[in-house]
Amino acid sequence: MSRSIKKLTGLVAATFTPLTAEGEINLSVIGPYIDYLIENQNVKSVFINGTTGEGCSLTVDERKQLAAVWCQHGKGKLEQVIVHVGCMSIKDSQELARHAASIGADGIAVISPSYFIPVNADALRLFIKEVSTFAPDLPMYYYHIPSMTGVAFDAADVLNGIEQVIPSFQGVKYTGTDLRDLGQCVCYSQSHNWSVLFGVDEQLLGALVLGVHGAVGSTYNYLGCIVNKMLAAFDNGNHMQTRALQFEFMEVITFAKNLGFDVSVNKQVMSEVSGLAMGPPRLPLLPCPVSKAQAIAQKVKDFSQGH
Ligand SMILES: CC(=O)N[C@H](C=O)[C@@H](O)[C@H](O)[C@H](O)CO
Ligand SMILES: CC(=O)C(=O)O
Repeated sequence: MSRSIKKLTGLVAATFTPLTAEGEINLSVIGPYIDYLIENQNVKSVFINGTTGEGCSLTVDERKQLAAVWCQHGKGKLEQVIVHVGCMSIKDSQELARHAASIGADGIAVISPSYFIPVNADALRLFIKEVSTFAPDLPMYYYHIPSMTGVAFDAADVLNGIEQVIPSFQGVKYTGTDLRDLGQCVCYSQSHNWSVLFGVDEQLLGALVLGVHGAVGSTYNYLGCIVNKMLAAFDNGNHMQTRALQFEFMEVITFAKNLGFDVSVNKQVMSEVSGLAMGPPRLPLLPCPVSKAQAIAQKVKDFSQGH
């Protein structure tokens, strides 16, 4: 890689994709969205067009427009804009990777294709490599989310030796609950100065103990401020306070899960908490009843304001 690498650490918001009532991407919300994250949540990096951003439900052209606007408005404000470029077709991912490089993104990430699932880690490594060559100067992150992709092998197997085939490889976003595999990813990454970012927000403390460098998640859009306090307590060695905050965090997510928490509900919660108009989700996700989102939003606000 030709330039020095800014290590990805801390909280990263996996952003929602604002849509109009008619279901078109609503680029006008992105400027205020960035200000909200920085000013209200103390969150300075974003991961766009991922799961939370309904990236796989967007067209390649929409994804490019969104990425361009996030980079443009984020310039000088956000620390890092990571663009998720995972698609079913490697050609689309390559095009998005090349585009991300052309607009000044700080990094790219890919999930495994989920229709034709790679049979083993070698196949997935090859796929990631062939995407990375279209943006050889951009840090590349593997986004491990087996619950969505159906990938049956360990993320640590994907990492093993990947530096030999992908010089720009820079880490993994780990959305899974296998702490053995996660720990092996952290251990392997240490010697390469890569970042491991955890993606199961309600279990963050377990991952922090294993030494992850940060977290990418949907709830940091509206709970970033309080989770930043939790990170500070952890860094100060205050285990009692860290655990107390994690327990409260878990309680909010459990409440949400009992009401049927998914990306659609989550998106509406973001609108309720932030006052930003995220709009509806895109089919096949169904819009969420406002009353349900309001009940969750109230829990979120109580948690944030109680500290
Ligand atoms: C499956 C999924 O979308 N996971 C997200 C990140 O990867 C998380 O941020 C969750 O939305 C969050 O942990 C709430 O369950
Ligand atoms: C949570 C996350 O990282 C995503 O939405 O892709």
